[in-house]
Amino acid sequence: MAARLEGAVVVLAGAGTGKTATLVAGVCDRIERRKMRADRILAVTFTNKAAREMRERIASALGYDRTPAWVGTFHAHGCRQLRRDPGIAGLRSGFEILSAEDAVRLVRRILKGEGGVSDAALEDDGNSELFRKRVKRIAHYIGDFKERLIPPDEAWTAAGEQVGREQTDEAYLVREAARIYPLYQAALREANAADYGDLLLFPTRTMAGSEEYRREWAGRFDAVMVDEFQDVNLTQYRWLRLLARDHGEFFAVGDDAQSIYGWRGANIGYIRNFLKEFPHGRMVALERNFRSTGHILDAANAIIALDPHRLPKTLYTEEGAGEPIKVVAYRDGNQEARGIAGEIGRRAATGIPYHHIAVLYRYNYLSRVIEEQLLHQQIPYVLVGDTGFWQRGAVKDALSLFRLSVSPYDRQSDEAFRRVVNVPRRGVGGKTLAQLELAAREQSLSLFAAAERAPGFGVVAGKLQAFLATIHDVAAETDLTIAERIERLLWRVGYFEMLRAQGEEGKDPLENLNELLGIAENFSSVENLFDHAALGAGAPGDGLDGRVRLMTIHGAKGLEFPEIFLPGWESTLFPQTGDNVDQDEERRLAYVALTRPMKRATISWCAMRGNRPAEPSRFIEELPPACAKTASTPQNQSTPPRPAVPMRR
Ligand SMILES: Nc1ncnc2c1ncn2[C@@H]1O[C@H](COP(=O)(O)OP(=O)(O)OP(=O)(O)O)[C@@H](O)[C@H]1O
Repeated sequence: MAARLEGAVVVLAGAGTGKTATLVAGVCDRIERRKMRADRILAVTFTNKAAREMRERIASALGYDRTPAWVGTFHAHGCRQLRRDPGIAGLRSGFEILSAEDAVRLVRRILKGEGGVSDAALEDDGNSELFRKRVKRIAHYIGDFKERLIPPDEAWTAAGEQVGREQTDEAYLVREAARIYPLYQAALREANAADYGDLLLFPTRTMAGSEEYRREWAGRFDAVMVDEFQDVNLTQYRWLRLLARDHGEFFAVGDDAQSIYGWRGANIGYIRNFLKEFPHGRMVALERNFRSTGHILDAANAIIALDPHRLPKTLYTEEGAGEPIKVVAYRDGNQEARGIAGEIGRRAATGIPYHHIAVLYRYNYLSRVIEEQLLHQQIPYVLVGDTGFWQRGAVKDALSLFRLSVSPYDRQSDEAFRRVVNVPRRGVGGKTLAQLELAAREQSLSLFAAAERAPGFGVVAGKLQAFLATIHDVAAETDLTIAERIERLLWRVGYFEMLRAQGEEGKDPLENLNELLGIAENFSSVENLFDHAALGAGAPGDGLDGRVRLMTIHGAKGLEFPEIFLPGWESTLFPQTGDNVDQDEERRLAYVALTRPMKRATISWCAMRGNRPAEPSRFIEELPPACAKTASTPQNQSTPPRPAVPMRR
């Protein structure tokens, strides 16, 4: 059995072959048979959900006392390492972790705030939407440097190697990112904050640069185990190898055919070249799929077979053939959405629970029309992986208030101050804030402290001082639990009142705040709560029953549903076209999509999307005729379909 293999091992686990079970069995085998100590096993996953599932499964097999403490995401492990040695990143203990959104905000502030920085060029004559997009790209490229282990002072050279003298917009943004990166990093240090990239960048660079430091960490573990190996980027790969170098006990599960994160740094080469890098290593394939029926699996196999670089394996199932995949042509996106919602309604009427049904799309924006139709037909749904719970506005506001009350005089709290000082509105606009920023900078104070010392800004002063006093008052109530303190802050600053006044619109945020207070009740350490929030762990709602799931194909990776709808398989959308698009990765994405359904899959495409005509996706044409059936467009819709949009197959 694969789980019992020793040394350097990659288990090439096809879709639905039980990757998690294999990894869990690997951990259990090392503890039970090979007598390794649980706390000396490092197991790494990409998502909190996978880590949670793994912990639970190990615990139910071996008991909680024999469940490794080091089961978690790359981010969580990196965070733990950095919390122990914050100095390696130039940070102090208690540092904050910036979310991706916060990182973008910081980039924007640097660009806007630095006189002489080319924000005018970036802004392109005041086109703020374009500016917003470019700021995001710059933040992305800074993250990209970090994923390639490139520190600020080497970024300029790296950018040169990457884009040379190219004059494209993207090349310009890469160079901007290289130029901003040192300023960005200095700002992070000043705010005693790390972004996600830092969590692994600094530990990895430090281990690479100091044998003593590396030994100290590598010496803690007897085995390094990793999930979704096809998705690791350079930094993650180096980090893993530095930790496993001494004992060579490296156990990875992955599937190169499901590598869909190349665009954010994943390097499929590590799994594909594994046997070159580890000449004494072993690679074994798992090919029995336990998830899908035969037709669905044959279709998925046929699509991926056209990837010439894939590692060889062919999935099979011992289930029956099941229903062929249904391919439906629609006139346009609205009709498609109506068709899907109608069909979901019909299936629900036959007793299929809503949460057994998922709609997976290539791009987020495709969800909008489908949502409208689901709402219209009163079908309950949930957008999965949309704005994560911890990124919702009200949740971030509440945590910012809390952060302020915990450490008002620390510059680390400045971002929190900026976020909530004028929510609800108390007249502190951009001008006042700019004055405070200046005063804070000049006197090396936190914004909170600068505001306390401010001579006053007319009417604003009274309200602002009242706000500051409230923060102090609540902080002084030392007998409150964390949840009580957050709740008290929300009441006292008028936040709840503001939401109530918003009526219908305030309902969702109120619900989110209630959930937050529930979660906060489980925490007694402030730092743990902030880490939990920053690492996006344990958001509520994962287990919601009774709702159709809507998500991107990327978001569906690792998941399975009995019934799946795959809209938007059109020549203009999927595969995505363009010079920089990795067509093999698009193919793998189609493979991921086709390996999610257990029983029934419905693919659809539209002859018009927006105002652009389209044809069926190449992937539809590649489906073997035996496992896909073209269905006529359902007729029972409010707008009748135009006659015969010909299918090309
Ligand atoms: N040995 C087994 N016997 C029966 N069912 C299994 C076995 N292993 C896994 N399964 C079931 O098969 C399905 C797929 O397993 P799992 O989700 O772990 O696959 P996976 O390899 O992670 O797939 P993917 O890579 O596509 O996400 C699940 O429903 C799981 O419960």
